[in-house]
Amino acid sequence: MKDGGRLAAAIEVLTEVETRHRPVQIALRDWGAAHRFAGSGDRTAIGNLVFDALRNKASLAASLEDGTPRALILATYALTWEKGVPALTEVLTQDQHAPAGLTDDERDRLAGSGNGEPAAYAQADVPEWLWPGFQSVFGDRAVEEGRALAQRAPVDLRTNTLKSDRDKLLKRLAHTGAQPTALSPVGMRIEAKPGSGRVPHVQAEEGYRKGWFELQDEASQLAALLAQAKPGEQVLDYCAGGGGKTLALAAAMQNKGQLYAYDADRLRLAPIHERLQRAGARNIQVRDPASSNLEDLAGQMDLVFMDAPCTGTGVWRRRPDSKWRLAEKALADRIEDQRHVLENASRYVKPGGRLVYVTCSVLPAENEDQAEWFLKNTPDFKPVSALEAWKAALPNAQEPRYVTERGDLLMTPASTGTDGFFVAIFERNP
Ligand SMILES: C[S@@+](CC[C@H](N)C(=O)[O-])C[C@H]1O[C@@H](n2cnc3c(N)ncnc32)[C@H](O)[C@@H]1O
Repeated sequence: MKDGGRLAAAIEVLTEVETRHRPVQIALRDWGAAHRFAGSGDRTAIGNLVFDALRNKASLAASLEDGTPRALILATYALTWEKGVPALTEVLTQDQHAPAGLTDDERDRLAGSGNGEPAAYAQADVPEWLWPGFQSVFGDRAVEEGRALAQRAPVDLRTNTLKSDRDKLLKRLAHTGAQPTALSPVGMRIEAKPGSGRVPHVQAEEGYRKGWFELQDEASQLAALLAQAKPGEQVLDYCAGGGGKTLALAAAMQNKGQLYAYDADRLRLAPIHERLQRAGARNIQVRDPASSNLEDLAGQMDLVFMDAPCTGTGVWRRRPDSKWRLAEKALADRIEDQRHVLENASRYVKPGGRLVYVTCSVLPAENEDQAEWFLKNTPDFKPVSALEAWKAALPNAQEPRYVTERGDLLMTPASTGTDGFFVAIFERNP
């Protein structure tokens, strides 16, 4: 396919997403199934156009004064991908599968004539109703932080230290362009490619099949690191999901001690068994919510790790459609869930043990406000500084920019070069 055909396809897919509210991945998959002639390069280019249009939807719509799928996709090509308006004009006129050529009005708007400056939330590509939360956390940097969440994310890998070491892996993965991560001592990063570029499919690597590394963003690696799980401890991963953090905790424990993996949703827990096998993690007991309860663990854990259900505002780079789908009701529901899970999970912490609360959100209502609520309602817990844990675990790293008075910390794409993740640590009084 030429670029003209790819642009037409991207407009078609984005129209499906916008008008029929279909998830992007499903709309892209269905388009691929109905157009078997399209090669993998075409599918990547079409997907990149749609995802980039969604990442920058508000800023493009505001500066073009047009938020239609056609306007968003054409602007993504000409402006975000920096192909320029003359190249776009040519692509639209030279290919019979291309969308209709630009009108004079469209050309003027793409060239930026006469457009006023968009409101700050639109410049930042943040939904308007979430803007006060952004401003309260980020102050003057709110636009910068929103813009960083609208960029493509790199692919991050975590060395599985139970089976390999980072230097060895970096040599093996040299052809992928993997570099050591700036903060995580076990991380490797493959930067996102611009335009229609595609990052290598790392799951096809021998090292992935053999469990030498996992796909895991750097902030998740750091959240697990800050929990300071030690060999020999009793640890409960209370919201284990597919086991991403569980595996990182198992590696930190060097397979010694006992790690319990629990999740209220057994379907989410399902992939964990195969992953544990591949990673060679042997100190993990998976507690299926359908067949077991956790009563025997009450008051017994050195560490309870709680990767809370949240709105995912910190991972908008990876799921840009979720940014515009998020509704006030969903945020209110997640806040309820988090309180419920905090109350439940804290019961398993032994006197003197730690509870680590993590979200992949940047919103204060899910982060510091929840930490505050928990401490107010659970007097036998006191705050422990996550910043001090950061300094101990990463002695040579720059300190994170967003730290509360208690020492809770927030990572973000603009400040730490990672996804947005919040970490608060509490200790149960002895
Ligand atoms: C952010 S995800 C966890 C991701 C996982 N830790 C990882 O690293 O792959 C949050 C998880 O919390 C689980 N969850 C939601 N409500 C829960 C509850 N009441 N008790 C336990 N788990 C819950 C969800 O099923 C979901 O898997």
